[in-house]
Amino acid sequence: MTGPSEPRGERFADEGRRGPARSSDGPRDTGRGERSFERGDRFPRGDRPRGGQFGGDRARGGDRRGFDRRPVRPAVDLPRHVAYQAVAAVHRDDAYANLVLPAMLREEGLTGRDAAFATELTYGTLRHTGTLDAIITDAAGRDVQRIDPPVRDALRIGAYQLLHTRVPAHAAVSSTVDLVRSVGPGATGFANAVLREITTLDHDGWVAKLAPDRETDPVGHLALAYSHPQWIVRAFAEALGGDLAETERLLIEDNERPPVHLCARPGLVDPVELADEVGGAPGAFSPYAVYLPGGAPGDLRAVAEGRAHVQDEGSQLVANALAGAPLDGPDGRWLDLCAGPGGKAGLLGALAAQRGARLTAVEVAEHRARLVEQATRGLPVAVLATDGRSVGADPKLPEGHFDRVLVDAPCTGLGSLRRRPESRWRRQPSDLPPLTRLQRELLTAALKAVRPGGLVAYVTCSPHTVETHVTVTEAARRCGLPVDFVDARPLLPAGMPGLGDGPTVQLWPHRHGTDAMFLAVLRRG
Ligand SMILES: C[S@@+](CC[C@H](N)C(=O)[O-])C[C@H]1O[C@@H](n2cnc3c(N)ncnc32)[C@H](O)[C@@H]1O
Repeated sequence: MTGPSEPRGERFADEGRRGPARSSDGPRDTGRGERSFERGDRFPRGDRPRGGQFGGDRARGGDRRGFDRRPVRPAVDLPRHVAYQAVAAVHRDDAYANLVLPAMLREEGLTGRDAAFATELTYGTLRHTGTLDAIITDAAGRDVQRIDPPVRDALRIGAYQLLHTRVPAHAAVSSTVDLVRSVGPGATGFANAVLREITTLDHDGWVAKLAPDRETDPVGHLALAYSHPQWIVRAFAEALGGDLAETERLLIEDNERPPVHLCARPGLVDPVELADEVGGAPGAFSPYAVYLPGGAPGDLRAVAEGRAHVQDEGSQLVANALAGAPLDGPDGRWLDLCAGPGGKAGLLGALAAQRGARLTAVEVAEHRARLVEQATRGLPVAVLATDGRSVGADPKLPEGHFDRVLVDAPCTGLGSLRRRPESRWRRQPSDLPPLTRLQRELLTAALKAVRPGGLVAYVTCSPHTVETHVTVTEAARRCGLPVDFVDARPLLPAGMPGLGDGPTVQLWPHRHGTDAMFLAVLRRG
C-alpha cells in the first residue's frame, strides 16, 4: 500500500487542525495573575516552555545518529511537549522514563492534571509502541523505522491519544501536527495524513485489521493486540502452563498503570494507622502493605521519616516468607546477597531489629550500596559494597555462617513491565544467558554462605522459567552441597489464592495485583 509521503505534499496540511473553540483552547486566567494549562491547551507562540535542560540545550543542534536536536518551538501545549521530550529521550538517549519524566515535570513546573496527562501520554505511548508502530506503518504505507525519529515519536504520541484516550480526535491530530511542526518541519502534511488515516479505525478495528489470526498464530495475535514482543508473550505463556486465556489477562494487566504500595516497617508503624495517615488502604496480602490512592509517595512524612518505604506488595511477601520460615537452631545472622537499592533489606532489617538478628546487605554497585545504607539507616544492617560471589574469599562473607540468606537476583525484570514502560522493547532474549549464569553463581554462593540447616530464598522479578525453575534446579544440582526444596506456599499468607502446586511460588499481577515475583526456598542439608 502506498501512504502519505513525508516531506512532500501538504495535501492535508493543517486542514481542520483546529476543532471548534473550547473553553480549554488556551491558558485560563486564574484571576491570580497566573495562567493555568489544561489538556488540549495550546501554548501561545513565544511563551513556550522555558527550554531548559530538556527542551532546549540538550535538544539543540544535529546529532550524528540523525536525530533532530533542535529545540521544540512554542505552540505545543506543555504536557504534550514534556511527553514528547520524555519519549524522545527514551528512544534517542536510552533514558529510563521513570527517571527522566519526573525530572522534566519538575523542571517545567507541571503538577496535578497536567502532570498526570503528561505521564499518561509518556507511559502509554512507550507501553503501546509495538502496536502503535504497526498501525503507523500501515497508515503511512511505509515502515515506521523509515520515518524521521522526531516525527516518528510525535506520531506515536498522536496515535496513542487517538486510540487510547478520550482526547477528541481533532485535538489529538492538531496538537500532534503542531508538535511535528516544531520537531520536523516539512512533515506536517505527512503527519496530518497519517493521523487522519489512523482515525478511520478504533484500536480494536486496527487489531482486527493487522493482528495475525488468533487461531493459527495465537502468540502473534496477543503480541500485536496487547503490545508485547512475541518472545515475552511466549515466555509468559510457558510460565502459565500454556494457558493463553490467562496469558491474555496478564498482558492486559501489564498495560495498566501500576499501583503504588507502601511497606509499613514492622515495629515502626502500624499498617492500619499508616493507611489512615496517607489516605490509603491496608493491603490484601502482605501484613505490612498499604495501597496508596495516588500522589507522590516521596512526599509522605512516613517515608521521609523512615517508618515506611515504597515497595511492591509481592516484594514484601517474598522477603517476609524468608523471615518467617521455620528454622531450627540459631537465627541471628541474616544475609541479603543482592541488596541494592534496599527495599527488601529495609523490611528484613526492620524484622531483624524485632527479633534480635543482624542483616548483612551485599551490593556490588557502589552507588546502589549507598542507597542500601540510606534505606536501612537506624536498623541493624551492615552494608558491604562487594561482589556477592566472593563468599568464602571475603572474610566478612564466610562459608556456612548465615542462618537466612536472600538472593534477590539481577534478572530481566519481565515481572515488572508495568513499572518500566520501555523495558519490554529493550530487553532481548540474548540478555538471558549472561543473567542466568550470574543468577546461578549468586545462588551457589548463597548456598555456600548458609549454615547447614539454614535457609536460602531465591527471588526474581521475572517469571521467565529460564530465570526461575531452570536456574534453581541447576544451581541446586551443581552446587555440590545437599539441598532440599522447602514448600514456599505455607510461607505466604493463609488463603492466598493462585499459588500453584509448589514447592516454588510464582506471584502474578493479574492474580495477586503484585509484580510477578518468583520465590524458591532451599534448605541446606
Ligand atoms: C533485583 S536487584 C535487588 C533488589 C533489592 N533486593 C531490593 O529489594 O531493593 C539486584 C541487585 O543485585 C545487584 N548485583 C548484581 N550483581 C551482583 C553481584 N555479583 N553481587 C552483588 N550484587 C549484585 C545489582 O546491582 C542490583 O542492585
